Amino acid sequence: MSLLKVSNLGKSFGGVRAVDGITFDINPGELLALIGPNGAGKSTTFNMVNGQLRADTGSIKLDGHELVGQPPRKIWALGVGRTFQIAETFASFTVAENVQMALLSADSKLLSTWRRAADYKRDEALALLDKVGMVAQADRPCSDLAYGDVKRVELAIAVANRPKLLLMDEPTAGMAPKERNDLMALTKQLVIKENMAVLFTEHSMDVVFAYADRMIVLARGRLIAEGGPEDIRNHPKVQEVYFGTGKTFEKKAEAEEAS
Ligand SMILES: Nc1ncnc2c1ncn2[C@@H]1O[C@H](COP(=O)(O)OP(=O)(O)OP(=O)(O)O)[C@@H](O)[C@H]1O
Repeated sequence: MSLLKVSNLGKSFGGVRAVDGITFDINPGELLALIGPNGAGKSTTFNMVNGQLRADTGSIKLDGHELVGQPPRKIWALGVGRTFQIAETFASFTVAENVQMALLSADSKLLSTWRRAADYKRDEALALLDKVGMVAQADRPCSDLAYGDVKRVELAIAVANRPKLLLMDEPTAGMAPKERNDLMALTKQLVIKENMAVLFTEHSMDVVFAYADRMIVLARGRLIAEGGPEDIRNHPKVQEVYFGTGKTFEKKAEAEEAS
């Protein structure tokens, strides 16, 4: 059975139909990419799933629970997680402490208990860091880490709440090709091991074609195509909407960029 079922989802801003009645689903263990040219409706869709925006029409069901109309905190508690950038304030804390704070929050403990957070579930935090290959750096401040390593810690923080569905908005933005591939390979491993699902938006087509199990393509708020990498690569409507945008759908592009 699908984990997430989105049906006839719609949202307008004034006269603009930002999302125009889209329907799709996601299965556990699946990495689904949401792509489309600028202004296609990707962020709007994302923000309806996490509750930051309320849908005008349609339904979003997670494991049978209706998410439309629920506040973001409730949606998070039901199992929709998202990656956040580590805020500057937390950069001076160690890698382990940042994950411990996420565990505190997942257990609905108040941040006022932070005095005790340094001891809170340290073993669990280290186990999470082990999953993302960062346990050896557990006691370094986040501010000392390389950018790619910060992204790994952000992934551990997102997984601390044991999400059923993880939303990742442009996870590899600003990263070099090698770091991008490492992060997405790690994400894919986690998806399989934890049996969660990931919905991600991404402008980098090499990442999408290398790592998404399936993709959905939006253009002007409508879902114009859905399928595996080969279906999408050869889809005439997809080629049409991307024509002239400089995006490449060639298989060799990703190999060249990674080398
Ligand atoms: N808060 C808003 N108020 C008015 N219009 C909005 C708002 N948010 C989005 N839009 C409009 O809705 C449409 C879809 O925008 P959205 O940001 O969802 O697209 P996107 O696919 O995420 O684009 P990009 O890749 O450029 O981030 C666009 O026409 C945009 O101008």
